[in-house]
Amino acid sequence: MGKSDIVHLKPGRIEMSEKDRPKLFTIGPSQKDPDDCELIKNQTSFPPGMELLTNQVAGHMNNGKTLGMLREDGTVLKPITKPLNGQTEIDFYEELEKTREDTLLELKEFVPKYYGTKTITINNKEIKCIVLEDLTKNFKEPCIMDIKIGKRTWDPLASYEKIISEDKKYQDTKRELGICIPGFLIHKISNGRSCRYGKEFGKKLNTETIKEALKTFLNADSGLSRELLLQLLVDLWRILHWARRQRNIRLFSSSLLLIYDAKRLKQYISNNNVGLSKSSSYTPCTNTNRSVHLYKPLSLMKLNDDCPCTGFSGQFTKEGPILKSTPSTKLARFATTTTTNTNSDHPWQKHISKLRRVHSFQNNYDKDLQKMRKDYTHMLDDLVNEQRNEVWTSVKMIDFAHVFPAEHAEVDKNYLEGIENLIKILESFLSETVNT
Ligand SMILES: Nc1ncnc2c1ncn2[C@@H]1O[C@H](COP(=O)(O)OP(=O)(O)OP(=O)(O)O)[C@@H](O)[C@H]1O
Ligand SMILES: O=P(O)(O)O[C@@H]1[C@@H](O)[C@H](OP(=O)(O)O)[C@@H](OP(=O)(O)O)[C@@H](O)[C@H]1OP(=O)(O)O
Repeated sequence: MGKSDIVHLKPGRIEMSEKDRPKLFTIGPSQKDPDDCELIKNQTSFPPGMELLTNQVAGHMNNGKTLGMLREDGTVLKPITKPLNGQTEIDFYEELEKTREDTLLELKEFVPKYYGTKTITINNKEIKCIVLEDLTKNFKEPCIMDIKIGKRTWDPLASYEKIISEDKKYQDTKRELGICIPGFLIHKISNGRSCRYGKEFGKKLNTETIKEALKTFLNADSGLSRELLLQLLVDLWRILHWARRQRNIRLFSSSLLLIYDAKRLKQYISNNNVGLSKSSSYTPCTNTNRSVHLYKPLSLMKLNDDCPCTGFSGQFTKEGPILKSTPSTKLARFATTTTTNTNSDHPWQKHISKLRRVHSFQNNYDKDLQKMRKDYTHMLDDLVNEQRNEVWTSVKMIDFAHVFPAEHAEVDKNYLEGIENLIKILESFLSETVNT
């Protein structure tokens, strides 16, 4: 039995057998617990065609103790390090394969494609892996950020020690915003270098510096790109829309993986001054001092019941998402003002049509955002006219090792709050691009 599968209600050990563990889906036979396995040797020889996923940004890494993610032929292999967590994740993906429930069917769109499991032999050790679509495979210079969602990152079976250790980590951003950044990787457009930011960096962020970290990820020192922000927001709004309605599951310690292609952003910057503007408030991400306050276990704090409002209303119409409306600031729909789509099956065109729909909203944004509407019209027209042949961003939900059934068919407020706050930050960046 792995560490995290032991329930401690208070210091002292209460062990729980697999059959007692409340499960979302049936859990199959468990593997040998690799916690006591000998270290993965440094000179690992991988099966032919398999290599380490060098652009992995967070999670269990290849560090001599655990193996880390592997890559093979357009897929990634996620080694199972803790049997029950691994089985929970397998069961989650298997359930999605066979579900007929509407919100679970919809969820399939937001997660990597699942290709079953595979047992590989490394250094004479058999390791069971989950095989998933490699979300980075179509990107030339992928910038990747892992954003963990939720104030609470421990599941209902977590030990007392696990609760304390999870609650202490990334305290400022998790408690205030319900998000944290365990890692990201960027290809810096301004100097051509690649930079990695790991857990230690993420753990020092606070509510202000996390915004700078997000801007660093967005290559904002070369100009905050409205196109990039919009593409990411379109996917985030759709996930938010799902999270506001789904009442099947609770996601603990699950992440969003944001990816975009720095190469395409570079091209966009050099080809197109429209839609790109320097962020007036951007400062390089150097200040990571956290604000000091007394440690108080989150379990004793009340999760914020107030819904932090993004501009998105949570409703979709045939034309797309509707933003919050007030009578005085309703915007006319302008879906019909964009150029005719010539190839609706094309991935880029699909994305564009999503963008168009997003902009056929009524909203309650202030004057700045009303002005933005005009800018977007031009930008979206440009994008459609350019007939781009691929989308260069992706937002997917990953890491379902701690998924649990919803309680009393309630919305997962913990997840919802995190994603709403992330969206609010990115929406605020969008408005920073308006007047510059
Ligand atoms: N489908 C995927 N395609 C590409 N990269 C992926 C994919 N899934 C995961 N990754 C990479 O691997 C990292 C870790 O993934 P994941 O969170 O699933 O692992 P984990 O070991 O369970 O993490 P944790 O330690 O937080 O539980 C991600 O941050 C990302 O860089
Ligand atoms: O302690 P860290 O370095 O912050 O990372 C933890 C850690 O990888 C932990 O695994 P384990 O030490 O309990 O085996 C992960 O727990 P789960 O496997 O149960 O999800 C945590 O998710 C990691 O935390 P994070 O990635 O947020 O830093």
